[in-house]
Amino acid sequence: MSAHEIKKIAVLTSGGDAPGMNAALRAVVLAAEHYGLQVLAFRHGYKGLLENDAVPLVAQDVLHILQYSGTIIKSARCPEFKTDEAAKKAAENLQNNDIDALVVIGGDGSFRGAEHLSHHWNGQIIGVPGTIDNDLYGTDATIGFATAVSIAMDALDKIRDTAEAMDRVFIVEVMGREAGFIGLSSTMASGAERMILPELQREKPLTIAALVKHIERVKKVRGESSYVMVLSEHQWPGGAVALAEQLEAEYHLPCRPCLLGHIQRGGSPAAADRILAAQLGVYAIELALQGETLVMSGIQGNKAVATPLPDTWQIDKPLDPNLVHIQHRVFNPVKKNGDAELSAKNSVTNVA
Ligand SMILES: Nc1ncnc2c1ncn2[C@@H]1O[C@H](COP(=O)(O)OP(=O)(O)O)[C@@H](O)[C@H]1O
Ligand SMILES: O=P(O)(O)OC[C@H]1O[C@](O)(COP(=O)(O)O)[C@@H](O)[C@@H]1O
Repeated sequence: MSAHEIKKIAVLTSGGDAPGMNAALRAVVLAAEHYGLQVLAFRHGYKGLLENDAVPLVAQDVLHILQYSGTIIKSARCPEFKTDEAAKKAAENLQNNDIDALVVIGGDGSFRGAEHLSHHWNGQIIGVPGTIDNDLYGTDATIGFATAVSIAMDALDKIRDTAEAMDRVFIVEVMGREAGFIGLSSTMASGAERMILPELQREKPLTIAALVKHIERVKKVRGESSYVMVLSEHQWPGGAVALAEQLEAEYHLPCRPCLLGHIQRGGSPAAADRILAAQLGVYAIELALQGETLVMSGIQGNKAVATPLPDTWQIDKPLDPNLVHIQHRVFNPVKKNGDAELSAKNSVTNVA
């Protein structure tokens, strides 16, 4: 389809909100207006698409929203969208509203939903990656990730003050139930001594005995000092609270848990997320104008790249093995034979 054949686009934000979603929405609306397209926003993600809960948006509506997290058109998780009846209803609403292309701002679930919809609607669908988890193949970063890492880093810096003053072990639980990008990046940014991440746990689960041994060895090398651990959610039975209780009760290690939770999705989006949102939102509209469909607008090596939507969740996006190597070997106070080798290891497994 060429540029002049598209007249009206729809947009929605879906799944967990991510800092920078508003900035992405603004970019989509400004780009659409720039290219002479009308915009209809469905509120509350796929729920609004089912209920035809829609509002037209013009540039004036999105002025000065990029500095706020959340999403002015609301987001939701909508389990019923997985049915064929729901997708048919959504297709009907898109048709009745004369929509040529739909822009979905969300994570992998939202993109699966978009693909599901495509079996019942023949308009164009473009994805914009909005999730703090950064777990989508085809883009170096997702919108919201930089902010979440920065919030976790700030919290870890503050925790370090108390941990160091009182020679305590702290466990800081971060988001990312299936992907350790927030955990790895916030560990690197804060100098935490240990990270417990989904990818590492899947490969070689950490035992409490190995963890205690590491804590004791670090204290032996450094003398009385703090030990801060980053734990991705759902990676320990009972989470940070249960692990802290276990360390204190069974091993007499004074230990405190801290759960960051949804704090990681709020506040002011980092500059990196606002800029990424601008690039990806505008590129999404350009892709629609080029006639593309079922692709995600992403950035790879500073270049805008379109990736087929199914690839974004079907192809694994691994943690950077070099960052894992740096944390596990170079920065580990407990040295082992062979740690001084020059090459970064490709494996991303827990160290004892
Ligand atoms: N397999 C699927 N088929 C249809 N819709 C889906 C599918 N998976 C997710 N969705 C829709 O996308 C929404 C957002 O997905 P979710 O996984 O909650 O968040 P995210 O998009 O951030 O990963 C779901 O609530 C549901 O409406
Ligand atoms: O806000 P909810 O519904 O409790 O979901 C929490 C989950 O949402 C996230 O913040 C983002 O995940 P999604 O991108 O899949 O929505 C996860 O890190 C976290 O596990």
